[in-house]
Amino acid sequence: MIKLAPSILSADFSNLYCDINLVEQSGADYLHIDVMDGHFVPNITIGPLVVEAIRPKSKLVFDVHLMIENPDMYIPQFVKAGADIITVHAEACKHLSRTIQLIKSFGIKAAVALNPATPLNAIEYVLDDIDMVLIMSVNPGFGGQNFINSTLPKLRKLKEIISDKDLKVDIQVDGGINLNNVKEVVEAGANIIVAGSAIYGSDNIEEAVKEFKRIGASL
Ligand SMILES: O=C(CO)[C@@H](O)[C@H](O)COP(=O)(O)O
Ligand SMILES: [Fe+2]
Repeated sequence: MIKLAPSILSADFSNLYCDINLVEQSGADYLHIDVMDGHFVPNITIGPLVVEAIRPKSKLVFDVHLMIENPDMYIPQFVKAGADIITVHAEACKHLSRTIQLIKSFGIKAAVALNPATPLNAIEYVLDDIDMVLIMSVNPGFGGQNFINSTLPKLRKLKEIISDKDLKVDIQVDGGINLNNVKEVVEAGANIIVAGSAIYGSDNIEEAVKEFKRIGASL
């Protein structure tokens, strides 16, 4: 079953509760929350206080994508704020295995993200320990960028590695996914789709969520 994770990076921040509620009522599975620190990526977004404020307003799985340096310092705060899944970037972790252990010590799911230019072997020795791999299909930092096509062979390869090892690791893809290319992304191996501008930039947010879900269910 394909899961949909709308990214609130493209939501209307002055109307955040309504925008979250809209995707939840339309059938979204996760809420993708992009955390940026202005160091790892050239943008600053949401912190733990916002996550804590929206937590009681939604039953969606809170999927927190940390695009920050030194994530170990902030992981406890995001857990306390209500994260269900925390994703860290392999490129931002000095001791990736230790960071994964830290996330899992709180009893939540741990995931590792790879930038478009980072090879899959960056996660080779932690694959058995994580719940999800996030393959970035744009360079992180902003919504509304174009999908990078070299993501597709990377996804196929990852899917093959996970199947060969008989692991239960989700494959999430993030960046530039829309109703025209989602089929290709799923067919290449993704089972969790992040979409920001294709949902929140659409004229009809509810219909966009439903259409993503319809396409996912048809594959
Ligand atoms: O992590 C990021 C960007 O760094 C994403 O989660 C974006 O929010 C996706 O936005 P679209 O590319 O779908 O507009
Ligand atoms: Fe993201």
